[in-house]
Amino acid sequence: MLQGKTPVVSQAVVRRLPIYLRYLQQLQAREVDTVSSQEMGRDLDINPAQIRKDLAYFGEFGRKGIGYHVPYLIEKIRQILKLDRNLPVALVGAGHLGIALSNYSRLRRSELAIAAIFDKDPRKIGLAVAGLTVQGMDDFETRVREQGIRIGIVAVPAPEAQAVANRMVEAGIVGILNFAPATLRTPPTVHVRYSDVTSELQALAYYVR
Ligand SMILES: NC(=O)c1ccc[n+]([C@@H]2O[C@H](COP(=O)([O-])OP(=O)(O)OC[C@H]3O[C@@H](n4cnc5c(N)ncnc54)[C@H](O)[C@@H]3O)[C@@H](O)[C@H]2O)c1
Repeated sequence: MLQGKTPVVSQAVVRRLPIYLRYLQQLQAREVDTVSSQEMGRDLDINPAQIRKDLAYFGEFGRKGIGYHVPYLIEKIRQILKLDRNLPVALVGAGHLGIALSNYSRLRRSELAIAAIFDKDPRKIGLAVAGLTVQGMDDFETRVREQGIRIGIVAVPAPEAQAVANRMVEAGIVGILNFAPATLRTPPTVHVRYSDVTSELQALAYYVR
């Protein structure tokens, strides 16, 4: 099913695939060769039927009574998520968060490594961060296109986030991870994900007695 038409898959399924992948990679590191959906479900706290259904969207990866072959399933999920190729990422905002993200070692070693860092502050432009040089925003669209970047991270203050997202869209970026506490308006072809520590903590506060 991977060849030919791309199946229409819900965002919930797409969001679970990286969770499966990380788990499978942990199993592989422990030299575990096969895993059943029951074991996966128990360890990940996800219904095994849900796991089987999620994976079945993309093909027949498991064998009845045996389960999934860990290296094979890793390869397939990486293909589905398009992690079998390098996907350079542009980061805008070389501030506290942007620099921390750029230095994040797990991200640096991945196929989704930050490949270009931008900031509008002249004091930041030219600085060396995580082996890259912070670039100004003047040629943002050209630089992004030159490097074939399709994914961007917004790490600027909230009032600046929409303007940065607009420029990302203009530059051909189709996936945005937004760390600014602001809702972004983008064309339907552009996918936006949010990371907001404050809102997550506020939601947890609800459960404090
Ligand atoms: N999601 C989270 O968990 C989380 C955690 C901390 C901060 N944040 C958010 O991330 C953002 C950055 O936080 P920070 O602490 O790194 O801020 P910061 O002030 O240290 O850095 C922001 C950087 O963005 C640059 N910038 C501002 N406008 C720009 C523009 N239009 N184009 C390019 N660069 C621009 C600034 O020059 C600065 O270097 C904020 O929106 C903050 O609320 C999110």
